[in-house]
Amino acid sequence: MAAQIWGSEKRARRRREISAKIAQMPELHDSKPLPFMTREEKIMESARKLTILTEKMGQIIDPTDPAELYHLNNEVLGLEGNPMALHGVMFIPALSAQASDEQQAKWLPRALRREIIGTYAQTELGHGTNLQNLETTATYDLATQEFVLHTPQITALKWWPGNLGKSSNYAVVVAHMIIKAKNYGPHPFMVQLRDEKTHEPLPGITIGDIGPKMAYNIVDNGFLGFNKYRIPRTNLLMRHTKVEADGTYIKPPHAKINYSAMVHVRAYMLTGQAIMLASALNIATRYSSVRRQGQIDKSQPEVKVLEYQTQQHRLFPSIARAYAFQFAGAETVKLYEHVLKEMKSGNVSLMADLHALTSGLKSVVTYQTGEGIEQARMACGGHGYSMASYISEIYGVAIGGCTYEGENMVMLLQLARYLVKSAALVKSGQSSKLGPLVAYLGVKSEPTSLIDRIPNSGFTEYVKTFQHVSKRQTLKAADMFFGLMEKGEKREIAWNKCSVELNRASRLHTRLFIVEAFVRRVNEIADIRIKEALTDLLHLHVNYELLDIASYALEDGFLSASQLDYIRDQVYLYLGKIRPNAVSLLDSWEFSDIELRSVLGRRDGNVYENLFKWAKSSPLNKTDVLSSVTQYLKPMMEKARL
Ligand SMILES: CCCCCCCCCCC/C=C/C(=O)SCCNC(=O)CCNC(=O)[C@H](O)C(C)(C)COP(=O)(O)OP(=O)(O)OC[C@H]1O[C@@H](n2cnc3c(N)ncnc32)[C@H](O)[C@@H]1OP(=O)(O)O
Ligand SMILES: Cc1cc2nc3c(=O)[nH]c(=O)nc-3n(C[C@H](O)[C@H](O)[C@H](O)COP(=O)(O)OP(=O)(O)OC[C@H]3O[C@@H](n4cnc5c(N)ncnc54)[C@H](O)[C@@H]3O)c2cc1C
Repeated sequence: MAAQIWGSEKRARRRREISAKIAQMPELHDSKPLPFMTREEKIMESARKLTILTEKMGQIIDPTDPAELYHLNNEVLGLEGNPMALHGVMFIPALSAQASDEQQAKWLPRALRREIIGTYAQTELGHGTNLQNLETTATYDLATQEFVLHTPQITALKWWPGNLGKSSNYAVVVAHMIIKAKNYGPHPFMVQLRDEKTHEPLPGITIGDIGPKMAYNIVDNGFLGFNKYRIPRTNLLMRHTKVEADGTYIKPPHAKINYSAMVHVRAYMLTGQAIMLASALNIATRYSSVRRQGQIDKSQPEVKVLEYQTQQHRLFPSIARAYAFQFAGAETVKLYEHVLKEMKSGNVSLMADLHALTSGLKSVVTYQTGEGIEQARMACGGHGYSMASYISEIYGVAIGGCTYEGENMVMLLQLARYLVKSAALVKSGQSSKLGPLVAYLGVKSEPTSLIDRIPNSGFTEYVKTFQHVSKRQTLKAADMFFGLMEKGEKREIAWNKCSVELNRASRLHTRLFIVEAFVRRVNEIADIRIKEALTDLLHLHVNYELLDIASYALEDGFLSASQLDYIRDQVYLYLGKIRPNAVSLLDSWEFSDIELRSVLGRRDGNVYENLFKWAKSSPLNKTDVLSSVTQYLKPMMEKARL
């Protein structure tokens, strides 16, 4: 199963080998539990480990393999981030995709050797979503052949970029490019921020940390202002766009090609989210098979809480989602790598499809991951609320994904643009022009669903039902939009008035893609036992997801009440079937105790003794009487007693 999850036997084996090596290297372990550290201590601890990793990486992993690097980071540095999180996730990808060969030769080896630390600085205090209204400018000075970066007012300060505040000395900065008073829109520039020797900010640069956040606090998200700060013309990233010495602008082959670093993260973050969901579920499910509370049969001893159907219903559908996201994520990364290769050689024809797909997936996956992790926390009762479970930290980090790389509603609306265009093709009789991801919009469906009507139909009737509801909602939302425009409403106003319905269509389309990716994967599996276990999970997935969106299929009678009863019964049936495999389905992800950082989720199940040990190690327990008591509470009580 681990081979299915991680992509191959070899990958699963390598992960095990890497975890085993890390277990033997105490210098790479947390020196004390992270929840007992201050933010400053955590940042120091992370930098300490990161430096050792830089020295010893070659002994542990193949540093050229991103999957191994990702695993190493998760184990050693953890999900709260590290001082170079953005360096690998966005800075290097931005240079790789947008810098010319000459620029790459100059900067990439230095970045890869970690001579410099970089980030991606785009969002500002006043604007994040609406890139067209960013305020930072890069004005070309023909006389010196330099760009002058400037922050015209406080809202133009770069705000949020990870590791910008304290760690990075370089950044890819997105600014509006102005040449001879003409604004060419946002473009990426390579900018040195700090002196390479002293790490002091360079003159003309104002920079710092934006303060503590809900989670992800090892990362120093930062602010950045420029005061007429000059960089050479050749620091504009020039793979696709060029500015010649005389100010001549050569436009890129696609207007949005400079957005590729964002698409990169949107594609890769899906498996990251699956891992966080599976981690929280692993903790909750292991704990649920240790925790005994109450009886189902009063004549019997207390049961493990995992025996309760409500507990299974809370956890198991999310286990199925974690697998589904991992499989859909793997497909998306493959597509991304393909499109990136094409893009580098000038073929931009697949960019719109990739953008639509990743926009929808990013939104649905992060939202459902957040839901699943929060349910996992609640499933642990009181101990879930303790940082000893570590679930609240996983939650805080995961839901950051609902916001970064494009706020979820906004990204769903991006997919909706693509769906509405596709609907227009269907309506004008041009279904043959639909791309493969939306081809179903042009296919006439049966009048009613055949779920529970055809024996041995596998998952086909489920997929057709998801297709039906997605198609119906897309065409309905598109009709509403076109109808408003026909009535004379301006395009943008009409769009806003339909946007809730449009986003519903985007979610349904994306959920269909996830179901199909899961079905595709199960169909590929040769090992009969693995196929069986995953087929059970897929049964739970399709039935649970369909129940969740049943109103769409009920309102036009595509599903009947009796079919809904069948679907509900299937959910209960598969909860029971999955119960014996539940812990294994999560143990198959092979997270080590070092990586999970959870007292509740320990592999050995020795929860109570270790919770007590953990509590005793709280800094508050260093002394029996705190100074808050001697200074304030004791005098207050004494005064009250007089
Ligand atoms: C590797 C491991 C992964 C683990 C990850 C964990 C690490 C966590 C680190 C977190 C790092 C976070 C970083 C950031 O957040 S960086 C900042 C990200 N910011 C955003 O995402 C901003 C969101 N906004 C946008 O992307 C755009 O502004 C938006 C797309 C919403 C609109 O852009 P714009 O105004 O320029 O365009 P229009 O709406 O007018 O659309 C015009 C057409 O262009 C199409 N389009 C837009 N983007 C793309 C694209 N990327 N590719 C292709 N096409 C694109 C759009 O669909 C329109 O097309 P149509 O006119 O044909 O409909
Ligand atoms: C943990 C974290 C890490 C980050 N890292 C980085 C980084 O490394 N580099 C970087 O540059 N940025 C980074 N960001 C910033 C991030 O990319 C932005 O916060 C994000 O893109 C959302 O933009 P915003 O904050 O402007 O939200 P806003 O756009 O102000 O959103 C506020 C509300 O308005 C709604 N809204 C906005 N526009 C529309 C619209 N057109 N239609 C409908 N609704 C709309 C949204 O849906 C939302 O409900 C990070 C953010 C976080 C939380």
